[in-house]
Amino acid sequence: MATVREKLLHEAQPGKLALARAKVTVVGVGQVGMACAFSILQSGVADDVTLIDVMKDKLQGEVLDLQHGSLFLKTPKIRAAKDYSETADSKLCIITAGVRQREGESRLDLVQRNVEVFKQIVPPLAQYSPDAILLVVSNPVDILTYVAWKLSGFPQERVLGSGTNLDSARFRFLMGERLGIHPSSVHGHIIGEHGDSSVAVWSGANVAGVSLLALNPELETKQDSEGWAKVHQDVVNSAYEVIRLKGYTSWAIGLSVSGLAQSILKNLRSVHPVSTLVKGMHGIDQEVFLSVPSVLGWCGVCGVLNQPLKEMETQQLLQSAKTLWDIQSNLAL
Ligand SMILES: NC(=O)C1=CN([C@@H]2O[C@H](COP(=O)(O)OP(=O)(O)OC[C@H]3O[C@@H](n4cnc5c(N)ncnc54)[C@H](O)[C@@H]3O)[C@@H](O)[C@H]2O)C=CC1
Ligand SMILES: CC(=O)C(=O)O
Repeated sequence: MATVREKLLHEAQPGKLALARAKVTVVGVGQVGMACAFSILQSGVADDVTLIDVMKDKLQGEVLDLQHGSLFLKTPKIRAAKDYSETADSKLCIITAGVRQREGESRLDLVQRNVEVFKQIVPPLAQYSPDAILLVVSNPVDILTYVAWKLSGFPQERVLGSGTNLDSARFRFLMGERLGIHPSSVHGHIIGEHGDSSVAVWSGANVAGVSLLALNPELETKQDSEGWAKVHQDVVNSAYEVIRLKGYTSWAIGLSVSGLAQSILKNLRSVHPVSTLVKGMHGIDQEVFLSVPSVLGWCGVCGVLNQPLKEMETQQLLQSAKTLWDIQSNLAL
């Protein structure tokens, strides 16, 4: 007896399962994982979004809720993975699982707890999707990107951290507010550690190529009567402020990760400050991951820009590298 489906539809290739071409796995369905998943779904860049978490009911509930919105989305497969075999053949795996900061805690305070979480996550992800790109979001993101690189055995270009892509978005928003210009037209990069020791590259801050530093040579100094240096301080304080007010940060990181996913899955080769292995750059001789402007595409980090830095900026970067390396060398991996 033919089913309704069989009566309705003459399938060209009956029984043949189509393989996803742009499958994205998101590990962790907490505040950050769901904001990432939702932003990626809204962008329509993936044809399969698979979510996985140790909290099975929460996972099932989140996936059902998203599936009920399928009418308004362009992603044919949204699913909850019961185990890592269901994440197989992902093109991009985004790791958002782990603990987050409580009020007053720094990102670096989370390290050992989240290393233990990564030991459960990265090996099976790498086993089932050996050609995937791993994008780390959990904190402290730079150190956990190093951990994911070590645990996966993947080549360095296929393991990156969301890094200061978010800090740079905050920087551009805050400069834009002062100038009355949309952030997309205000350019500038925060590099280095995603966190307290990030570096603002004021020499590159511009609108339509007009350098802000040329307009105000005191921009980054204490002598500046307009207090532009406070913009970077506000970037550093952003997460602490949002966590104080609502308990966690989610929307901006979700949108920023979706931007990275689009650059990678569509091979856009657009430039983002993301956390990548920086050994050999700017005089850094430790195996650390820090954010520098990187070209993203199908290979993951397809290239890194040679960004000229001032002596003070280089010194700040070297100090961040040392801080991270001191922590990394004491990790039990
Ligand atoms: N890189 C960045 O710019 C940002 C990073 N974060 C970081 O993202 C991480 C997640 O934050 P939230 O989503 O707010 O936390 P959350 O507590 O809301 O969610 C964490 C999720 O991870 C899951 N999880 C824990 N262990 C797991 C395991 N072994 N396997 C699979 N899932 C597991 C939990 O069940 C939970 O659903 C934190 O480390 C936070 O600091 C947050 C915002 C921005
Ligand atoms: C929590 C965090 O890392 C952020 O929002 O920047």
